[in-house]
Amino acid sequence: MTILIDQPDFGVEAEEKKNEIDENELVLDGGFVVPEPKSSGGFFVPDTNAFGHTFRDYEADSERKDGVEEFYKTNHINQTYDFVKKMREEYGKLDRVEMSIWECCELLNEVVDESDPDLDEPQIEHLLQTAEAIRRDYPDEDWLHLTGLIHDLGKVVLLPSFGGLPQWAVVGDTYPVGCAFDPSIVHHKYFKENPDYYNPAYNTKYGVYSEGCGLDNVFMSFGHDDYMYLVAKENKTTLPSAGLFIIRYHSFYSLHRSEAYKHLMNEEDVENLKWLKIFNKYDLYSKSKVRIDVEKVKPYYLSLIDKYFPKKLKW
Ligand SMILES: O[C@H]1[C@H](O)[C@@H](O)[C@H](O)[C@@H](O)[C@H]1O
Ligand SMILES: [Fe+2]
Ligand SMILES: [Fe+2]
Repeated sequence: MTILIDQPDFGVEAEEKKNEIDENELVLDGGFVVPEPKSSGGFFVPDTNAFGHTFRDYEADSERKDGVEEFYKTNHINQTYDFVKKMREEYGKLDRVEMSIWECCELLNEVVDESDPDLDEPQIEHLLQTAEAIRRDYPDEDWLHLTGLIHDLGKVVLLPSFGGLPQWAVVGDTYPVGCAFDPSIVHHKYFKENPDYYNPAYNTKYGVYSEGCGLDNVFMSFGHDDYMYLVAKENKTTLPSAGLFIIRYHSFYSLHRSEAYKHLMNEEDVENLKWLKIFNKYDLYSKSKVRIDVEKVKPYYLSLIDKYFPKKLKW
């Protein structure tokens, strides 16, 4: 079934050209209606990031360019199928620490992400900026506010008490391993130094997967997304499946922005992708130097954590 609804235009180019999102028609297949944002005036999409460049411009000469490129080089060389399997087993044990979601948010005060050309603030700022921007436009979707707050908590594995993983194993865009690396992936050329690139079992369109197998069955490059997904699932969150989907695939830009790897999706993935595209706008364009008053918003987020998570989680 095809439904016509009023929606902001989520097309990337449109987003980058406009300051304000217009109400445009968006065709959604599958009979699932995504609610309209409720705030008046729509979400404000800035033209430029805090460094004066367009968002996700990996070629722009900024103070972060070289570091970010070096980051992706190491990431692309080392994220192999075998590495991902090993890390999932190891980190899937969740035998490191017991703590609440909020305790983890506070730990992210110590974490800065070296892969990000748009942000050099401590991660807790980014979590609150994302969550609060969603809350303004989708006041009734409390699960989406909480998803905003926790989507990057997996970056905690950078800290020494979690094994102090290197940045290349934690942050940056993610992509499937076990099948060909799509050319739309940022700094794709560095995959030529990844051993899987030459392995015929892993370098075809489907690789070890099959048509419509479902993203759940696909190994993603290891990082904060997959780790936080495992934490949320194994600790039996009651977040809807779209929330878990957003957590696991929010860095999968080659899918949600470049439309690659769609042949691996099943029907549920197609539905959940609509929410991920909404989420991405807030994740990306809320990055700024504007500070949120943590103490002021804390009681609200504590109540959501209480609703969707146990008091203590295994990490
Ligand atoms: O640099 C960023 C950052 O690491 C984000 O947390 C991740 O979700 C993005 O995909 C990535 O490009
Ligand atoms: Fe992220
Ligand atoms: Fe994020």
